[in-house]
Amino acid sequence: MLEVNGLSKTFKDVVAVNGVNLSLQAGESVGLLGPNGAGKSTTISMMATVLQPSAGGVYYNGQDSLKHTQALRKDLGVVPQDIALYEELTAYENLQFFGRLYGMKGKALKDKINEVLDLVGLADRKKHRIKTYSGGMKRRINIAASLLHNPKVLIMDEPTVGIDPQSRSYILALIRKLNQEQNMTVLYTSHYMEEVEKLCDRIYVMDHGQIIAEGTKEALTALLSDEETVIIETHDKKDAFKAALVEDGLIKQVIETQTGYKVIADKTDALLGNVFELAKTHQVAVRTLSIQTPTLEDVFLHLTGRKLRD
Ligand SMILES: Nc1ncnc2c1ncn2[C@@H]1O[C@H](COP(=O)(O)OP(=O)(O)OP(=O)(O)O)[C@@H](O)[C@H]1O
Repeated sequence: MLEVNGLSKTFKDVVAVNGVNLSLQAGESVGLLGPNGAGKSTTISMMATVLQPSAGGVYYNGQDSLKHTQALRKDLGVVPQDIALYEELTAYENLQFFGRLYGMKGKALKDKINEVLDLVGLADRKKHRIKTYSGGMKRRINIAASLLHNPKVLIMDEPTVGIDPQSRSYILALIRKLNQEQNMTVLYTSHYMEEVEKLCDRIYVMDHGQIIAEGTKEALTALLSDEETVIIETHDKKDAFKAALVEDGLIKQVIETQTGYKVIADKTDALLGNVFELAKTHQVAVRTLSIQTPTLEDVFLHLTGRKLRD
């Protein structure tokens, strides 16, 4: 349905996006997961045809969207990271403004505004000025604006960053509803792996401008099937203990957590024995030791050697 091939963007000496291939099938909910600066926003700006790529193409239903922007733009809703609303206008007036930009008017526009306000759960606040809204409510109005023209594809750039938990869960439920009940195709970018895990059928993992892995959550975590994640909880974290874990032949990665350490290692019966032995040598009292099912966070760590939220 929507496909990008070899998409690249260079800003002076910064290579923001480097040869990205990505596709969305109709009705899919796809995640684009990557840390800050990975190139997610730049990729979706090019997909939305608002930023000209340095190289590569964007194709919508087989048509070159860089040459023929109209077909894609008509069917595409974009929720940008930055909130673009008029603070002095009410929510209703803001939506009226955006609807008119899409060429909508009269009763059709009025009905659609009321429908999208209902969808985002802010119908009762429609006459209030945007400046009285919380950050999360503004984000919901932004989403409402992106839905006015009945898009078939919705691209969202980190829509839950920096907002209150109530708005966050509202937005996540709304996206699920749009995808599952209205069969809207969704591309959801985030650096929150829990959201992407829950919402998306398929996930692209992005780092340093490139797609470094792609698949269902199950396929991605299966990359770690030969490995095990061990959570060590302790009150006395010691650098020497951490260094000894890193040196252990079975252990691949050691990450310090708030409550101790997270260790990714080869799957073997000897592992827990080694960890206990090292803890004893370095006089670290281990409160609990548990083996965790791998998460997308672990996949990212495995692929890049870094945490998703460094
Ligand atoms: N207009 C620009 N001019 C110069 N550099 C840019 C521009 N836009 C983005 N970049 C750089 O390109 C890289 C990718 O940025 P981008 O915003 O696409 O990443 P992101 O994954 O969306 O991260 P974030 O979640 O922080 O928005 C970064 O190094 C960024 O500084």
